[in-house]
Formats: sequence, structure tokens, C-alpha cells
Amino acid sequence: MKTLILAVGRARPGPEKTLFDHYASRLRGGLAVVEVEEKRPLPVPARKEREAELLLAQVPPGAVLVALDEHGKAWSSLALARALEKWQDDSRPALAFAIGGADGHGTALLARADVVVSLGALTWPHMLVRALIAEQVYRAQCILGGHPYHRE
Ligand SMILES: C[S@@+](CC[C@H](N)C(=O)[O-])C[C@H]1O[C@@H](n2cnc3c(N)ncnc32)[C@H](O)[C@@H]1O
Repeated sequence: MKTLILAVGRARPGPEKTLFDHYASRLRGGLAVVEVEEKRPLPVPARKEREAELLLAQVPPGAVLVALDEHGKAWSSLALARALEKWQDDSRPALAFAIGGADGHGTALLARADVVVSLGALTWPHMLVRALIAEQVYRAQCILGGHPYHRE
């Protein structure tokens, strides 16, 4: 199953990108990043819907879409691993994690998402969210492969 991150905003070189690259390089199957950006100055609601449109245009057909949102479901690492296993067993062609912009996701993106997942009640900077997702997918692969990286 192809795994990708769909993100609003561009990555710049720096410690967050180094951290992301560190975990992404460990992943079996890799982790592609697709970045989208709306440069026009738009009011917040219109910007969120435009960003949702741009993100949705990048979702591969039949992909599982996981929207990252601090108000979503708080999954454990084990729950993510089990979900990953199920999506693989269901032969889903791709898994896309969507990271929103400064004001969060638009309604169309949240409506399309298979699941909306929270990484805790704190708000994380979007570049750190990329690294957290890369680490959690790596952890999920270790859980499914019986590797001792993860301890319950
Ligand atoms: C700077 S945050 C935007 C925060 C904004 N207040 C909101 O309502 O979403 C940018 C993106 O990072 C992701 N993000 C930040 N903190 C998160 C968390 N605790 N759980 C899940 N995703 C988070 C979300 O995808 C969010 O759209």
C-alpha cells in the first residue's frame, strides 16, 4: 500500500525536515509528500475550502484518507497498526494522511476522510506533524512485524 502525506504548505530545510527525513527513510515502502498551496489572500473560510479542494485533488483513487485534526479521534499506536493491517488486507491501494493549513481543514476534506485522527489535544506545528506521522507509521510497521521498537 502506497503511503503519502498530503500537506498544505511547503517544507523548508531545518530540524523538523531532518526529523521527518530520519523516520521517513526507515519506512518500508517509503513515504511520499505532496504539498499544496493557495497563494491568493482569501478570507479564512474560503481559504480552508480552497485548501480542502487542493488536497482532495491529490487523493489517489480508492485511497484511505486520514485527516489529521486536533479534534479527531485519539488513536493509540496499536490502533493505528491494526487499522493499517486492515487497510492492507482490504487491498486499499494507498493511504493518505492529510495535514491542514494554519486554520485547519475545510469541511469537504473532513467529509471525505475515512477517519479524523488527533495526535492529542495540543496543537502541533504542521512540520512537526509530518515527523510525528512518519514516526507513527514506522512504529506501526514495527508492531505488525513484531519488531521490539514498540513496547506495550
Ligand atoms: C497549525 S495546525 C492548525 C491548527 C488549527 N487551529 C486547526 O483548527 O486545525 C496545522 C495542521 O496540523 C495538524 N495538527 C496540528 N496539531 C494536531 C493534533 N494535535 N492532532 C492532529 N493534527 C494536528 C492538522 O492537520 C492541522 O490542520
